[in-house]
Order: sequence, then structure tokens, then C-alpha cells
Amino acid sequence: HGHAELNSSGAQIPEPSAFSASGHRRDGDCARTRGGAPMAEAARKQRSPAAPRPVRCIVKLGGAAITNKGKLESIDEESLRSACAQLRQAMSESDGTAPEKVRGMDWSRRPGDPADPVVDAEGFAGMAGLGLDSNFVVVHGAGSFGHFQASRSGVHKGGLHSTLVKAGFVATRISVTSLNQEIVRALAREGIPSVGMSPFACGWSTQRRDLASANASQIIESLHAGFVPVLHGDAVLDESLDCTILSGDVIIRHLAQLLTPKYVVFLTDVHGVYDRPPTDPNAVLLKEIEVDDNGGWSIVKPALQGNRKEVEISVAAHDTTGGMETKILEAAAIARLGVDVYITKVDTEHSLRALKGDVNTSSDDWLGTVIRAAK
Ligand SMILES: Nc1ncnc2c1ncn2[C@@H]1O[C@H](COP(=O)(O)OP(=O)(O)OP(=O)(O)O)[C@@H](O)[C@H]1O
Ligand SMILES: C=C(C)CCOP(=O)(O)O
Repeated sequence: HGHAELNSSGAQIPEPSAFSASGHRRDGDCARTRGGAPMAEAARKQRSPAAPRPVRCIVKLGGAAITNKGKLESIDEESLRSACAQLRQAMSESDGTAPEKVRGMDWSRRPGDPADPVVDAEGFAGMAGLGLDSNFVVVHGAGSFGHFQASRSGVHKGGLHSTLVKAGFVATRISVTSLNQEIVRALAREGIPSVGMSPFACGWSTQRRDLASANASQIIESLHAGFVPVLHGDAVLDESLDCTILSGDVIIRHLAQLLTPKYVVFLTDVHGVYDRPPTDPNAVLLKEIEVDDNGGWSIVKPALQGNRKEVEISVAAHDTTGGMETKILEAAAIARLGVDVYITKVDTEHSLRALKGDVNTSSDDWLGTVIRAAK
């Protein structure tokens, strides 16, 4: 297990910029945008008041939340089902008084299914709309899919000339795209019009693990067409390392810079950020963290003994993307844009409230961490 300590100087938090994850590539520099509308223009279109549907929320379904961490390529079915049902509830335009009929969109046969799937064509034909404000983007992590293959072969450190790394790249993508397929299906079964989008296949690449080229026009057009894009952490080509692992947390920050959602939610397997690894019985949940203009951050709630400012983090040995440390740094960069970030535990009343954007930092009954810009 690796260990890290974060202090509040914020030196590692990247500059906000329109479409560079690290701030090294700026607005006018869109020569690398391939195909479709240039990204900056598409982003402006998305943000302009005339745009009918500003993005409401970008959600990370953490790998730790939706997979069984200790078991290779094993989905935590109950957590995944709950996350998808809660997402549907958060998107629902009904007032919740009448029970809603969910019309599933996964029309393929599943292993063990005895009969052909039932397609409710008449039910769909009779609907005026889906009754969902589906203007969400979903990004998921790898959990027990992908991280193992990547760490065994060293894909995150690059070096594609090595046949082991090349094989590991292929194995990582097989693993994480198969998880993506299962998540898209789980969302579709809840009647959410989800479409899978792989960063590597979209031509995204990195420079030292930070996004360097990431055309989002297909994501924006899919949102406009009423779909919910479902992206994931992926193995990608890297300008200096040859190849690396792009974390879902980095993707979320990039998309937040581009789409300025109302709020961002990270669902994981713990209630939020603690002052030390939550396996320590004395760990204290940090309920509110404030980020200033320079990227420095301070713990607003609770007041810690001696005004302590450090957060102690442990990272699993096979984790190729930095675990909770990466999440906090990316969350702080998002908060700096003025977008509130909620980190909380999947399959709880707290995750439902976060997905609805119904979090009030002054009430004590919400369990999670809010990361927001200093007022
Ligand atoms: N100080 C800390 N506060 C909160 N969690 C911590 C801390 N230190 C270590 N952790 C660990 O971080 C883990 C969550 O981070 P992780 O990156 O694994 O989440 P994820 O986004 O759900 O998964 P993935 O990266 O696979 O998508 C928890 O399981 C927790 O045990
Ligand atoms: C393919 C992999 C290992 C993606 C990792 O993405 P993350 O779990 O969001 O950090």
C-alpha cells in the first residue's frame, strides 16, 4: 500500500482552462481538435443561453462502488442497480406521487435468459417523451476491472515497445470496456437512454496522464440528441509515455471545465473524504472543504483539533491512477470553477440526495464531503 499526505497549499491543483486538463493547452489552440465542430465552439454553443439543455450533473460511478474490489472482474450488482435506479429518480420529471412504469431499453438476451427479450414497442410508441431530464453525463472507474491488468503489465508507466505493455494495454481495454457495456445495460434497464463512449476510441490522448487532446463534440451532440453519454477510465496513447491509464476522475474534471454542470457527484465505497484512511477507527469525515482562487484549500467542517490541515491517504498497491488522492485534487480543480462537488457513498439516502443536487451544507443529516469554492 502506498501512502500520501495532502496539504492545503494546493500546489498540485491545475489551473482551470477551457479545454486543457492541465492548463498547458489554451483556448485558441484547437488545432488538434479532430473532426466535427471545434471543441471551444461546441462548448460555447452548449453554454449559450439559447442552448435548451445545460448539463445538470456529471456523475462518477466509482470502481470501488460498483465492483467488488477484492474479486477480479466482479460487479457489485446491488450497488450498480441502486446507482442506476437513483439516477433515474434524480432525472425523473414526475413529482413522485404516482408510480412510474419503467420501460427498459436493453433488448438483448442475457446469459441464462430462457426466452427472447420482451420489447414493449406499443408502450414506447404511446409515450410523448421519456419523462426524464436526462441531461447527465456518467463516467465510471475500473475497480476490479482494468486496474489489475494495467498494474501487472505497467501500462500506466508507458513503453509500448514492450510486448508485455502492449498485451496489457489490450487486456486492460477488454476488461474496462466489458464493464462499460454492463453499466450501459444496467442504465438502459432503468429506461435511461445511455450510450457507451470510450476515450481511446474517441481519439483522446494524454500528456503525462493529463488530457492533451480530447474532442468532446460527439459527447455534446449526444447530449443534444437526448442521450446520456457513459464514459470510463481507459488505456490511452500518451505523448510522452507512449501510453498510460487515463483516470475517470481526470475525465470528469475535463468535462466539468468544458460543460460547466450545475454540480458534480462522486459515488464511491466510503462516505467521503476522511482526515486519514477510513480503515482507521479514529478517522473523521470531512464534511466541507473550501477551495480558494489559488487552488489552496481548507477544511471548513468539522473544526479539527489544532486546526489540522493535512489529509492522510492510502492507495491500494494495484491502483494505477492514484485513488482518493487523485479524486481530491480533481474535485478541488472542479470546485475552483464554481461547481460544487459532492463525494458520498453509493446506495444510500445520501447518494440519492447528491444525485438530485439536494445537499445543504448547513444541515447535519447529509453524510458526505462537499468541496466548493470559497465564497
Ligand atoms: N483519507 C481518505 N479518505 C477517504 N478514503 C480514503 C482515504 N484514504 C484512502 N481512502 C480509500 O479510497 C478509496 C476510494 O478511492 P478509489 O479511487 O478507490 O475510489 P473509486 O473512484 O470508487 O474507485 P476507482 O478509482 O476504481 O474508480 C476508499 O476505498 C478508501 O478506503
Ligand atoms: C483502465 C483503468 C484502470 C481506468 C482507471 O480509471 P479510474 O478507476 O477512474 O481511476
